Order: sequence, then structure tokens, then C-alpha cells
Amino acid sequence: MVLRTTRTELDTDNWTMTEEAFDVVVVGSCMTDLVSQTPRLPKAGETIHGHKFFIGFGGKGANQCIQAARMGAKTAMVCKVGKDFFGENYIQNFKDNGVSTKFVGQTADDATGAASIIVNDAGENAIVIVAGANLLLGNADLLQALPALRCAKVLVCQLEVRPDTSLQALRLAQENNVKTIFNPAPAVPDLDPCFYRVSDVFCCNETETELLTGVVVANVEDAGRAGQELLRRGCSAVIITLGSQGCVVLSGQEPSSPFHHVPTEPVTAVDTTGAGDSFIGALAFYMSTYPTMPLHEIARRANQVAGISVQNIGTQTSYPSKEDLPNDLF
Ligand SMILES: Nc1ncnc2c1ncn2[C@@H]1O[C@H](COP(=O)(O)OP(=O)(O)OP(=O)(O)O)[C@@H](O)[C@H]1O
Repeated sequence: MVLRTTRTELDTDNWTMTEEAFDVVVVGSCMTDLVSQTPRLPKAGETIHGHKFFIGFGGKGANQCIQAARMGAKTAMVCKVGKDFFGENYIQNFKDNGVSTKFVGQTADDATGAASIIVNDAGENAIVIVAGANLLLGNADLLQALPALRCAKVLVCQLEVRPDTSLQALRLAQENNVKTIFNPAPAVPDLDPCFYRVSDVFCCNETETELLTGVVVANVEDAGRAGQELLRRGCSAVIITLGSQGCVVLSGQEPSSPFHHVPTEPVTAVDTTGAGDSFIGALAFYMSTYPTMPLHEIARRANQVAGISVQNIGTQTSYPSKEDLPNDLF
């Protein structure tokens, strides 16, 4: 189904919702992390005792949305959870973080997405992800969220829901002059080329970059070269995150300047899980709040936000709020 975006056309489909202006709308995934810490990983058929268990909130889409909300953006999440305990729990988590849940659907047809994670004392892990309800997010949900999608300042999408859902959301945003951020994660080798053309900012890490371009990213120069290839494929700007080395930024508007390396300040990292999502959430906040700020300055600030997240344990638990951040980041 192709979604139509003009108000007149939608009027014929019992249109009743009023448009609502959000700074950042995220169309993406929610996952509940079920984490067991054990002395070692179990073998097939074996039962072992662990020494700690905790439940965490994850999913790339939700992580990015929550980071943007904690920085002060007015946010809405477009996603699907199950009609189950984890779904209810996740909806409450969005509310606790000030994220609008108006477009969070609940389905009885599948369970809330879950990641069962076993981490041994050496820090190695075994993970099973069941995307569940995330894969039921589709065009009908986008249609419901259209009032928000059409007048958001920034839309963010990833690949933990069906790719055609993400692509359709990005197209709708672009048609309505909404700035788009696309994060091609988890990495896929055969990304539909249309994704490049609907991305105002195409933001990926080293692994994703390598898989998409075939360029091995061993240093900043490699990242710059790979970024130029991504830019050639049609995105307006590219950011490649490089962990403790910060990121590189390339803009199609500055073809004469090959790339900016934006370094981070050195920090003592204790847990880098979800750092990429913290970076993208911050990026969305800055793009929506300071639309004329140069992208390399936005990236410098997003580096600092993500740099704080790596100094704390957990995913969303490590994400800073506005009060935790220095005034000069605002
Ligand atoms: N060790 C670190 N020190 C300082 N900043 C870091 C560190 N690791 C990550 N960051 C910050 O987080 C951003 C994203 O990190 P990275 O490139 O590792 O993303 P990622 O691989 O998608 O992360 P993850 O998969 O762990 O969420 C970096 O651009 C940087 O700003």
C-alpha cells in the first residue's frame, strides 16, 4: 500500500486526527533486555546457575527516542509492543521519560520484542533476539501517526523493524520537508538503495560502514573515504561514528571539503552498550532544536553526550538528561 500524504486525500479515509507538532518522531523498535550474569555460558542442554538477573529497556528506536527526550526534545515514538507485561512496562517507561505514547500500538498477535542475554564473568555474551511485535509495525501504523510524521522537525529510523516500514516513514517525512536521520542498524549488506536518497543524515558505525561500502575502516581516513562513497549514493550528509575516536562528518553541501574529523574528549569508558543510540538521540535533539547549527558542531556536542553515556553502566540507564549536561551544550 502506498500512503498518501495530502490532507484532502486522507479526508476520504475517515480522517479525524489533528496534527501535532513534535520535535523528534522515532519510527522503530522496542526490546526488553533480559540479562543473566553467569560464571560461564551454558552448553546445549545444560542448566547452570547465574549470580545476577536484571531487566533493561532497549531496542535501537526506543533508545534513540529516550535520549532525545532526556535532552529536552518533545518526542513521540511510533512502535508496536505486545499485549503483555513487557509491553505495558515499556509504555510506562516511555511515559516516565516524557515520550508521547499516542502512536505506540499494542498487538495480541505477537509478544513484545525481547533480547535474552547471558553474560559470563569474562564479559563474553550469548544473545537471542526475538523481534516479535516490532515486525508487525506497518503502513497502517504510519497512517495513524501521519499527523505527527508530517509536522515533526526530525524523523529518525533504523532497521530493527521491517525495512519497508522504515523506508516508507522516511519517504513520508521527506515529502513533508521533515529532516530525516537514518541509522542503518543492525547492519545489512543488501540495503535498498532508496534509503540513501531519503536520508538527510545517514549515520552509521564502523561495522555498518564496512558492510555497506566494502571499505575496511581502520582509521579516520578510511572512514572519510567510505563516507564519500555513501554520500555519492545520494544522502545529503553522512556521519560515521568511530567509538573513542569520535566521528567523521561529510556534507553534500561542502563537496570541496572532503570530511571533518570530530574527535571526542578522552574518558574512562565502563560500558559502551548503546553509545551509538545515545549519539543519534542527541543528534536528533540538536537538529530539531538548532536547525541552522553546522553538522560538525552538532556532531561535536553529540560526541560529548554519548561520551557521558559510556561512563555509566547499562543502556538507557546510562543516558544523561539535560540537568546532567554542561550548559554550554545547550
Ligand atoms: N570509549 C569511548 N570514549 C568516548 N566516547 C565514546 C567511546 N565509545 C563511544 N563513544 C561515543 O559514542 C559514539 C558512538 O560510538 P560507536 O561508534 O562505538 O557506536 P556503536 O558501535 O553504534 O555503539 P554501540 O553499538 O555500542 O551502541 C562515538 O561517536 C562517541 O561519540
